[in-house]
Amino acid sequence: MTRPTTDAVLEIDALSKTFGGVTALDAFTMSVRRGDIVGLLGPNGSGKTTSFNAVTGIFPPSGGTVRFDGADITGLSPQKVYAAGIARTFQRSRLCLPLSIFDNIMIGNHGRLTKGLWFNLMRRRAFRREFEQGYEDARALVRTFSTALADRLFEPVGALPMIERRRIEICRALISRPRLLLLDEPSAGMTHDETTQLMDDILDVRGRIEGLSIIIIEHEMGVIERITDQCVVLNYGRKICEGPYAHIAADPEVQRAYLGAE
Ligand SMILES: Nc1ncnc2c1ncn2[C@@H]1O[C@H](COP(=O)(O)OP(=O)(O)OP(=O)(O)O)[C@@H](O)[C@H]1O
Repeated sequence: MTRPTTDAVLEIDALSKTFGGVTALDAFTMSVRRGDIVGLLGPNGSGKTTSFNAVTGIFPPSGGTVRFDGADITGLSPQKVYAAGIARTFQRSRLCLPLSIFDNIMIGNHGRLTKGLWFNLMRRRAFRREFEQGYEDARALVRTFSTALADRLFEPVGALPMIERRRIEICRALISRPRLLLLDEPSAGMTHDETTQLMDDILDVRGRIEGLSIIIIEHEMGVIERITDQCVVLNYGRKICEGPYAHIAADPEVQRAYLGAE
């Protein structure tokens, strides 16, 4: 598959966010090309999650603009940003553990379900078709990660190990067919081997979904070396470096800020 990589899907320009006296994000500018995986790096508290929250409408930004596929989405509600084609995961799991894998994934699909309660009660055949379509979509997505997991769609998520839960969270974000996927530190709480597997999964997902762009937050640098096309490094809310991984890893300011080197 050839990936178009010339046009920007996301353009963040001079984005700022303050919380009282704290400047969490300071005139942050970056862009993401269609089909790219971009690593968003930085030490704890450098503004990575705040940038996701400002883009996805969880906190309105204090200044700056966000353009997605050419349209200004600055300050839109999370629902509108999601409907525009940006889906995300959270650093802390937001799965409903007693619910099944299928139910958790379908929570992410509500934007594509057009029918309400009355329709579902009266038009049972159409409802059944919609359900079956949802089931097939969820199963196909889970199969991208694991065939065995795809056979367990009606088991509760609470019984799964951490890596499978992360996979389900990514499936829940992908079921809405976003064009941009924001992953907030998906490696959190996982072992080295699980993290390596999950990075393989993310590469695989990008390979299978044409045109999908991904931003992945990570604070351990080496984790995303092999999967990113570009990296952006934040420190104290400001961008201090960007470029391919080899470039940012060799940058003295990144080493100082990030790795604590003298
Ligand atoms: N809701 C909030 N209210 C007040 N301050 C906040 C809020 N959210 C973030 N901050 C502050 O903004 C700064 C950036 O935080 P943010 O969570 O974006 O950093 P991060 O790079 O994602 O860190 P981590 O790697 O630890 O998740 C920090 O100083 C943090 O305390």
